[in-house]
Amino acid sequence: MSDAYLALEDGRVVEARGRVPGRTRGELVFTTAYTGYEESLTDPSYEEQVLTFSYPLIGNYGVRAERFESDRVHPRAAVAREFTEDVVEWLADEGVPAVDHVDTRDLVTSIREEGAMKVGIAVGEDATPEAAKEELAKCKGMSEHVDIGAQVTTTELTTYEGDGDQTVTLIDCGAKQSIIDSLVERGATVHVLPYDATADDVSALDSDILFVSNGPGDPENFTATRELVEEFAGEVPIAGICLGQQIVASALGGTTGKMAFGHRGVNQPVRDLQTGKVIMTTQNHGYTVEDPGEHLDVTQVNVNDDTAEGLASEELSVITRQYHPEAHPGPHDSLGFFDDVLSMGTPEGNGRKRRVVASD
Ligand SMILES: NC(=O)CC[C@H](N)C(=O)O
Repeated sequence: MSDAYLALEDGRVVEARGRVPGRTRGELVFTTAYTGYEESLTDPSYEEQVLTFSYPLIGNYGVRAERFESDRVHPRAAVAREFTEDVVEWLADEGVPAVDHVDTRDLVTSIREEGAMKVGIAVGEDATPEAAKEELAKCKGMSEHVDIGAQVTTTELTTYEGDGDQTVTLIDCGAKQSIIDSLVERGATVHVLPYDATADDVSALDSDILFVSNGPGDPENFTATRELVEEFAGEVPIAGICLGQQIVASALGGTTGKMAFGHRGVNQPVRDLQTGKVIMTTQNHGYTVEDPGEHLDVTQVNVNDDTAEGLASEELSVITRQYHPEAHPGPHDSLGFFDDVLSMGTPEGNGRKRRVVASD
């Protein structure tokens, strides 16, 4: 008799060892990252998902709050071949169900072949396959979580002071802390606004850059954030990361769509189309920009599947990335993105020049 069951959308029920009890459901996804479990588990983009680690041992260097990307664990449950006691204690404190002793190679192969799928989970002494199936029956698809932004955003303006002159308004759709840190380290003062901030809220701050963060769910559900991009494009330089790239593209006439199983890991190769250089990147996304629209150019692509990894418009002063240039965890190849973003807002940068011209 097992004490943990995973009921998959394809009809299978997988037995596991229960580590943290509870019942839950979500979209079953996997990450191939072999490091960075603290960053992944606290990344708000995993909201409403169940995270499977393909790397077999999770927790081998402990749990340290300084590596957290937000103030709580976001996946609804965690699945591994083996979790250490440190991780189990942390997930238990957070009330997040966890299971291990799962054949994660088999689970990951199913997700690769059939795509990200719904899962219901029951863990604990009274767990049964039927209880897991009941959870599965209640599971919504990612795109049905229409107000997922409200679950992860800040509710009020928060300012992080940098020691330079530049200011950035970051729209928080579920921002990772290291995005804010990367900007502040470069001297920028970062004003963080809720995902449903109004154009007046943004105008009142009069920042040099408008930045749309990463976040969970379907970009098409972020209507208020999309409207901000529509409103300010051409007036203020705009940057975006991950969900931010998708929202910016959608606002400027592009289209987005769902991938079969997405990109989640720390070694996704990305080619810059201008330099031909390939860098390694950290990623976590299930949607992608399918058509950038007439205003944006694709500047970088994924080497594995040619999906859009970077977009830009010189005319509108826009640059975005699908991957995570803040590199937590992961290779630091792409940190220069933040210098490029901030240079758009300098007196020499296109954006600032246009703003001066516009207000003359
Ligand atoms: N990390 C992110 O911002 C994820 C973006 C979006 N929720 C996706 O899954 O594609």
